[in-house]
Amino acid sequence: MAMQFHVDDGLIASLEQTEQCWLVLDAHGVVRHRNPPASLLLGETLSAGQPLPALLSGPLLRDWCAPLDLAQLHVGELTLGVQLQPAVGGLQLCRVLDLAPVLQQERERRQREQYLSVLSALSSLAEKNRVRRLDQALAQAAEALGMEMGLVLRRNGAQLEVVAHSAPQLLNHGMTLPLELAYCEQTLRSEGLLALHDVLESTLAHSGCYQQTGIRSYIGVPLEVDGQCYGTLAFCAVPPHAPFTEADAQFVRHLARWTGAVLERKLAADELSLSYRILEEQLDWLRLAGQVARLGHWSYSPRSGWVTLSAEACALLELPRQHLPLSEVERRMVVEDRQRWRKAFASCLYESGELQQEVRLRQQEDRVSWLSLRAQLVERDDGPLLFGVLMDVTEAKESQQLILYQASHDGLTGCVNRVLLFDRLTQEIRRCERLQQSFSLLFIDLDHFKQVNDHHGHDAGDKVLMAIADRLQRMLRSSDTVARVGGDEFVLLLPGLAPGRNLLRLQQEVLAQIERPVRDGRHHYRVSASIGVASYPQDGGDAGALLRFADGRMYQEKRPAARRS
Ligand SMILES: Nc1nc2c(ncn2[C@@H]2O[C@H](COP(=O)(O)OP(=O)(O)OP(=O)(O)O)[C@@H](O)[C@H]2O)c(=O)[nH]1
Repeated sequence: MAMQFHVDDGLIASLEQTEQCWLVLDAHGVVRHRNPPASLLLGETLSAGQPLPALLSGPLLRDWCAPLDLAQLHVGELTLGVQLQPAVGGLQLCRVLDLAPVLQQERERRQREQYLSVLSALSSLAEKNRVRRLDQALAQAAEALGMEMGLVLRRNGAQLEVVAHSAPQLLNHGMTLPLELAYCEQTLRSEGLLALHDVLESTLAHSGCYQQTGIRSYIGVPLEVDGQCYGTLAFCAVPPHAPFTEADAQFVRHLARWTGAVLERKLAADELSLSYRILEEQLDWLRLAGQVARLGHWSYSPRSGWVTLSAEACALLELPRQHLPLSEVERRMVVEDRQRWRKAFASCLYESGELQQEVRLRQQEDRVSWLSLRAQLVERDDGPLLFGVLMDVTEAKESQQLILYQASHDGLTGCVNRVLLFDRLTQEIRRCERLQQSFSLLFIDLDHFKQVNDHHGHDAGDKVLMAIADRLQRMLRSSDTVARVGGDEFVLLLPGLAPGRNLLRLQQEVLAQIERPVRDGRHHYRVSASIGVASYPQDGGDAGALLRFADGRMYQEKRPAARRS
């Protein structure tokens, strides 16, 4: 049961001494007396003779004043807590407390709580889309601050770029704003924070920003990204705001540090993805260049003995797998090239570290393609690796071979020409010199060939030349050489054939083949020939001497033949 006081002069005198605020009310709630602290607090309000207004019990008060049994009372500008003490004798004692500082503290405590919950919620926002994450953070932070909009602006020359915002109905990412449309400049020049709870009460009342946007409350901080001035993090609202507190300022500063870190990661991620894109693009170009140039790359690990091929290399080699033992690739090489390849490969691995080879590869449908392989031995963490490129050079090789063929063969008959004959003769002389062997050559000159041309035309002469060349090539061994060394002159190089019966027999066979009529439709043409023979080593020690000797013999042969005609 509450204690009841007897209000008498003694009690009132003791109220005069206390530092608490006390009122004495009559039975109708009219103020009869105020002690000095109460008079100081209440001033003109609730003076003697005035009734106590109806008491309130607001939600805030209910929450935390209930244990004190306080009722809330608004009088003028004052927010009071009132506690009535029952008293005897028709008078009541009423204790009065100034609630303003307590309520303010409570509001600030709740605000700090809200800020903390916003900051901790930010750390759990999704990592994936950093800009959306910033937008969400700005929306939550604006709400906690009691502002309408949050913005991250990047200073870009004379413009501001909207990097993140909480106002999708007004702004877009990446859009630019003129510098004077925000307090960015002033924020960057401020000492870490610009807080304008009411622009009209500040020196910026005539600023372009207020004139154009009507924004009256603003709080913003400079943003640093990678140690560089980036722009601002700002919150604004059209109506004025209550004066910003230290807690508001701290919250915005915390948010700016967090935003700076997010932007740093975003920039790093953007740079990384840009590098990846450039790399991917370059790889695409490289792949395309490889396809256009028919160029592939490959590597060989001496440790495993396996080869790894690029897709293009795989296609060039017509192999189904990109990773396979070297022996499988070698098996596809033309047998004659394999030995040379293996030698060069070993020399690269164990001596020079470099490889450059052209090899023929047996492809599907019995095609043969030429590949040029170049490689270099590189040292890697896991041991040496042979890295190389390979290129299809079939076309180049074929045209090179055609040029070589044309330079060494006669265009009409396909016989070896004088240049290649000299070469082969020289090689044969060297070989016989080394092995103490001999060989022979026949110098053939057609008799009266001019007459074929004169009587039957040049085409008929050509046919005769081709037919004779063909017969000579057919009747000889593959190791022999049929050369055309002049208009109607042929030389047969016959390795291993020494003077003697065999040579004589062959000479007669040659003559018989030449003298066989050459048929051309209804026509047929007959020619004979004079043949001079020379043998190595007895008739000459070099190609020129042997040819001169055989030519001389042929000439001796021809004179009686010419006389005969
Ligand atoms: N149809 C044709 N004739 C050629 C070709 N090259 C050279 N001739 C001709 O071959 C003839 C060679 O003439 P000559 O060197 O006088 O020889 P020949 O008429 O056989 O006389 P002898 O050798 O003395 O028996 C010339 O008429 C050339 O024009 C050729 O590629 N085609």
